[in-house]
Amino acid sequence: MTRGGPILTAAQMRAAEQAAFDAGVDAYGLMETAGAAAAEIIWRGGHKRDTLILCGPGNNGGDGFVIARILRDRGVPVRVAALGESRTSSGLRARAAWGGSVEDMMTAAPATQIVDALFGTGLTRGLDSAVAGRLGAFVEAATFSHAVDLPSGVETDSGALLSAAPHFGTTIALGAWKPAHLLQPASGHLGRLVLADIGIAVPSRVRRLAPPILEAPGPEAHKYRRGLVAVVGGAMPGAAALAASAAAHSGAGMVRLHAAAGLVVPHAIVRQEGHDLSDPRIRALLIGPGLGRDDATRRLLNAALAAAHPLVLDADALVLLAGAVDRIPAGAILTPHEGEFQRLFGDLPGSKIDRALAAARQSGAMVVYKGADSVIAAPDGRAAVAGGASPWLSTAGTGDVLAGLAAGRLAVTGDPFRAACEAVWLHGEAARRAGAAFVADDLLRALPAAIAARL
Ligand SMILES: NC(=O)C1=CN([C@@H]2O[C@H](COP(=O)(O)OP(=O)(O)OC[C@H]3O[C@@H](n4cnc5c(N)ncnc54)[C@H](OP(=O)(O)O)[C@@H]3O)[C@@H](O)[C@H]2O)[C@@H](O)CC1
Ligand SMILES: Nc1ncnc2c1ncn2[C@@H]1O[C@H](COP(=O)(O)OP(=O)(O)O)[C@@H](O)[C@H]1O
Ligand SMILES: [K+]
Repeated sequence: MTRGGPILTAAQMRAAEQAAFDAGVDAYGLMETAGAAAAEIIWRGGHKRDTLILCGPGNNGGDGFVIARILRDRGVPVRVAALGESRTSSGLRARAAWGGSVEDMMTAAPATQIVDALFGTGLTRGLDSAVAGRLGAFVEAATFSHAVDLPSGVETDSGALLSAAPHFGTTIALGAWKPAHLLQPASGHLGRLVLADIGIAVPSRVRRLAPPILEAPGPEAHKYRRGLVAVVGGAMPGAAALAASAAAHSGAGMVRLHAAAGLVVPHAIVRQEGHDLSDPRIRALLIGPGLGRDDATRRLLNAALAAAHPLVLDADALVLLAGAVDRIPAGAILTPHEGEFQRLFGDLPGSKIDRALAAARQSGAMVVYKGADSVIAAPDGRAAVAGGASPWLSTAGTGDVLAGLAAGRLAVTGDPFRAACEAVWLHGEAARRAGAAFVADDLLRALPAAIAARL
């Protein structure tokens, strides 16, 4: 699967398209390129199965006509059903080049293979319920289903469902990822996600999270040089111990857990009573997992903020900072789930990417906005979006593991955005390797192999 790569909104995609036209690219030629790339992917999937291509009135429908013509020329039994007339000049040309009959989508018979080229980035409102229902029935009846660019019914920029959208077998993103390819709920409807190169290269500061390139310690390494992580425990020290274990498995050289005696921690983790955080060798300080929210805890948080070490703030530390975002040190890593994000930043407008970026700008921190789609945003406008993480991660303690990983990678790299990205990727990869019905502790065991895979 292609990983990384720019994520463009509908407007950015249109601007990129326009820039290509201004540079001399032929508009209809671009549609032919897109259609041919999509046809190739569909051909590989369904081969000569009987195929119904649903074409909408815009350029997404135009792509559909190109796909239909190319598959027909390869001997595939293709039928085309449209939703109204084509309204763009390229769409009209593609329809004329198809030259075959065009059925009415509402009365066409189903097929073994269905291609949804009804709407892409131009969708402005939900499909009529009869049309959405018909599309759903076609996909349901088919063995192979492909969405061209996006499933019709999803909003490109937010990933919202503007109308009921079926679950496709494959979605072929044209030219670049769009937010809906990574963001929930849309990304849950895509099936296998494939990017078709159409020769448009546009840089963006918002990108799909790429697998990191990690470095093994060199011969000159020793434990402090590799990075000392301090984890502050609180009311529920088990959570902090889990985070400390994750930090210890993240490539950091040493982990110190500030927690009271009696807690069972792995032998490699140094437990220290009291909360003296003055050690100048600390390269990352994590506070939040299992911290608690009482006055004593507030004092701990104040001490952690005052210690002026590179910081990861998670869980209760975020809750304690609600209404006091200005106290968050610049460059810290914050790891809020939806509830913690809301408490910290309120109801921000826009997509999850927009909200994460606004929160990062507001706080001056790296915001890891967690969930089935996780967005990592930096105050300077960079963002990385991770879709497709294992839903088995929705179990207690996995957030503690992520926070520990972020602290560990921060101690190793000294770069908070990079550390946050590496942590999210390694967390997702450990979950993938852990399989099904795992618990947070199982992620720890999967981490060394996840790291080894990226050296
Ligand atoms: N950009 C690129 O680089 C490239 C883009 N390419 C392709 O172009 C696609 C974007 O094409 P597009 O802009 O023509 O929009 P598209 O999604 O076909 O639909 C717009 C039409 O639908 C209509 N409409 C909207 N909602 C509706 C509704 N609910 N129910 C009914 N009608 C509705 C809307 O009309 P209106 O809103 O004005 O009523 C308008 O007529 C893109 O996804 C990709 O496939 C490639 O060919 C090459 C490279
Ligand atoms: N449905 C899901 N699919 C993929 N990842 C998920 C899902 N639900 C939660 N996660 C991930 O699991 C972790 C849960 O963190 P959090 O909610 O803080 O849990 P806890 O506080 O119990 O440790 C986050 O990294 C989040 O991104
Ligand atoms: K589509």
